[in-house]
Amino acid sequence: MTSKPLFKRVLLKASGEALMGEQGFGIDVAVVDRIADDIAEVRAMGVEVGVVVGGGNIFRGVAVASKGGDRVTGDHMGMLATVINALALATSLRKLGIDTEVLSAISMPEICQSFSQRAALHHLQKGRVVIFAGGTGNPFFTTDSAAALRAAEMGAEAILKGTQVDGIYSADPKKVPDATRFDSLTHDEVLNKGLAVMDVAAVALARENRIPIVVFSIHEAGAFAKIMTGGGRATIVRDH
Ligand SMILES: Nc1ncnc2c1ncn2[C@@H]1O[C@H](COP(=O)(O)OP(=O)(O)OP(=O)(O)O)[C@@H](O)[C@H]1O
Ligand SMILES: O=c1ccn([C@@H]2O[C@H](COP(=O)(O)O)[C@@H](O)[C@H]2O)c(=O)[nH]1
Repeated sequence: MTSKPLFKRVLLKASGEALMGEQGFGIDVAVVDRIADDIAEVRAMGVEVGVVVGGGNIFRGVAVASKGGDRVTGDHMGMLATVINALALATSLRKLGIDTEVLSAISMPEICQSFSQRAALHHLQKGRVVIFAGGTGNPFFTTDSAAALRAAEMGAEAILKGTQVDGIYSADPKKVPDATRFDSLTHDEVLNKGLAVMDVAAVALARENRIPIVVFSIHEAGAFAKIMTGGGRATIVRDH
């Protein structure tokens, strides 16, 4: 028997970087299929699921800027990378028979629908998984900010950030091996301690809209469903 989920509607921020698997670049279909399985498991609990996918496996605008190129063009390229990832994830979900719609912040009607809050709510209410592509549609932002923005627009009860690490640490655990892990934090603590697992704009927007953030490892199969029923290894960020 499936336990009752904690939330009725959530926003999953899926790491773009995770999609490349061991390849070092691009998309490993086996990884995308596995993440789709995890989303399908949560959808089967009756939870409405929106997804924002990152683009770090393909392109980040800062890579252009760091070589003296134009940051805005780089960010446009990064946002297009998130569309590629969204299409890959939609394909994996549809293979499982999950009704899925991709809504892009950048209009490309030959490829997918354009984002509007109305369209997003309509698809969620129909039981479809909605993948929000193209980030916020604006340069100088990240898909973390897009996740917080879309979560607020769709009235999500939580943002689940599925990333490379299993929670928030006192410092980046990839650089500081003896960093200590938090079970829970407030949004203010994340900002005041400068814990860089998510960008400042995203955490501030989640704080303003009183949306909890759960940080967990997207590499652990089944973790998304475990968190939805109050288990799993994660750090929860909430306003009390
Ligand atoms: N205090 C911290 N606690 C945990 N992770 C941290 C911390 N500071 C920095 N990080 C790093 O932040 C990373 C997550 O950042 P980021 O959102 O850029 O990656 P991502 O989830 O792979 O997203 P994408 O590839 O979609 O951009 C973690 O993999 C971790 O190495
Ligand atoms: O709203 C947004 C979202 C993203 N970008 C650009 O895309 C890349 C990839 O996103 P990640 O969050 O880093 O995975 C990002 O680095 C930006 O260059 C954007 O401009 N606006």
